[in-house]
Amino acid sequence: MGRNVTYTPPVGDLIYLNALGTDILVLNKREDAEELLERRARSYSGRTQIPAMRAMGWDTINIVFMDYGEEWRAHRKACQQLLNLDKTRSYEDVYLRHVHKLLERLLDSPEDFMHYNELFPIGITLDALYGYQVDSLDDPVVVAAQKSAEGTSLLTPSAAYMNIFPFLRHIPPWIPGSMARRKAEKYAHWTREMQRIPLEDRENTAAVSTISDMLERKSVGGVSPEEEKILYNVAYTLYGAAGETTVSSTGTFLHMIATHPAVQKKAQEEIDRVIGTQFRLPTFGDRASLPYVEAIYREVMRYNPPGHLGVPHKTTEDDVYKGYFIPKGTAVFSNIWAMTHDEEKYADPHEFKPERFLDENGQLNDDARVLAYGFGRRACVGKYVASATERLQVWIAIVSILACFTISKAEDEHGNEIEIDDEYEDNGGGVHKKPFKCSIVPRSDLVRKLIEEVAKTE
Ligand code: HEM
Repeated sequence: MGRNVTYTPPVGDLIYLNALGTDILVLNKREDAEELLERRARSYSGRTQIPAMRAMGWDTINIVFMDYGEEWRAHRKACQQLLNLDKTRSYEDVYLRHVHKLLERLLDSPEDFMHYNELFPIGITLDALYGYQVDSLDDPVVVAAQKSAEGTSLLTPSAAYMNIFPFLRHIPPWIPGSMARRKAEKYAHWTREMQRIPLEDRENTAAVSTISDMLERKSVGGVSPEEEKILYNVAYTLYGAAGETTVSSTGTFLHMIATHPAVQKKAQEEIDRVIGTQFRLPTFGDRASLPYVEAIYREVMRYNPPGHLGVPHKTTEDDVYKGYFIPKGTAVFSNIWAMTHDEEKYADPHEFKPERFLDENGQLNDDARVLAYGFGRRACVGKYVASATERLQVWIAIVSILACFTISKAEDEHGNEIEIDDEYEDNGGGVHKKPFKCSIVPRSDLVRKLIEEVAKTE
């Protein structure tokens, strides 16, 4: 990925290191990740419990960080019930409403596209889960979530002394020197706010949402306190897990489309053929007829998987693999970036080429697995919402933007194109394209009118 890559190229398929007493294994090959994290999932599905995480309260409320066991199992089951394909279909209207809002915003102030790109998945998740509506990144829930997410900075072994000397977790925050402890307190506060505000300040309590549905069942005695607690935790986790990752993918898409006009043209020709002369906005029903758009989606996820190193799994038993001893408690990282840039699998891996996912007849080939969603029992539960074969928020954003706008490099006051750099940054929640300028204009007057009309009716 050119200059934006912060990792040194893998020197071997398996890399072992010990950082401040923690055994770390990095898997650079897909086959090793499938063998260890999937076929041996029974002993590769834990999560490392970092003291700072406990100090922020994340280990008991955020499914992503929960260790393997009954508590995690109950939460994961609730997530899956919420996000199975049938349920996801029932959220379809929410996705469409929010993607139409995104189109309207891009029409009105295209220069703020990065802001709206960020607002899009946040709006969907808060609406679907809580019935809470957000119109700006200054909304108190969004601010609380951003401040809480800053807590990821405490999760590396060296970021906080308490990760090396766990007893520091119990030292009162006012004792001099317990800086990380104080920070953890602050992040824990914002985490509680992130949970409290959408529950208490839901503007539209009549909106159908996961939480309103649960509260309705609760009012007739149909929900146990345990189920209620799990659902609150699930809603909180999903809100956190869905935002950064989706923003990263749609941001990569906008960057790639602005710099690859031939890809854009081909996609728009395909969309025009499917949608026809009576222009309408795309729907989920169009997906199967748009193989090239699908290939763009897969290439976006390959080119810049939002979490380059996934989320580490922890071994819960000793193991031996390819002659190497892997002790219990090892943090196992899947180097998703290395896997999706493996030259043996993907020729010219640093080039953005959707065609690599098509056969000679222009149909999708069988390279359908999106590695960006991780592996085994801890693989992303949001797959159905984020990707899957039918429904998703990344796909609907890609197809809707392509259908309605021409995206290109912006021009300066002399009419010269402003180059777009390749700089990305990892903010702990995902690898994001750094701010850039581009031109976003509606493809026709018809498109403009349609977006305005749809916006008025929704
Ligand atoms: C572009 C979009 C997304 C990407 C690339 C992504 C990627 C990932 C990855 C790599 C993991 C860790 C997998 C592992 O441990 O091997 C994960 C976990 C998770 N994701 Fe996603 N995700 C995305 C969107 C979503 C969405 C939309 C939701 C929910 C609505 C979601 C919910 C979760 C949850 C709950 C977990 C924790 C699973 C567990 O630890 O048991 N994600 N995701």
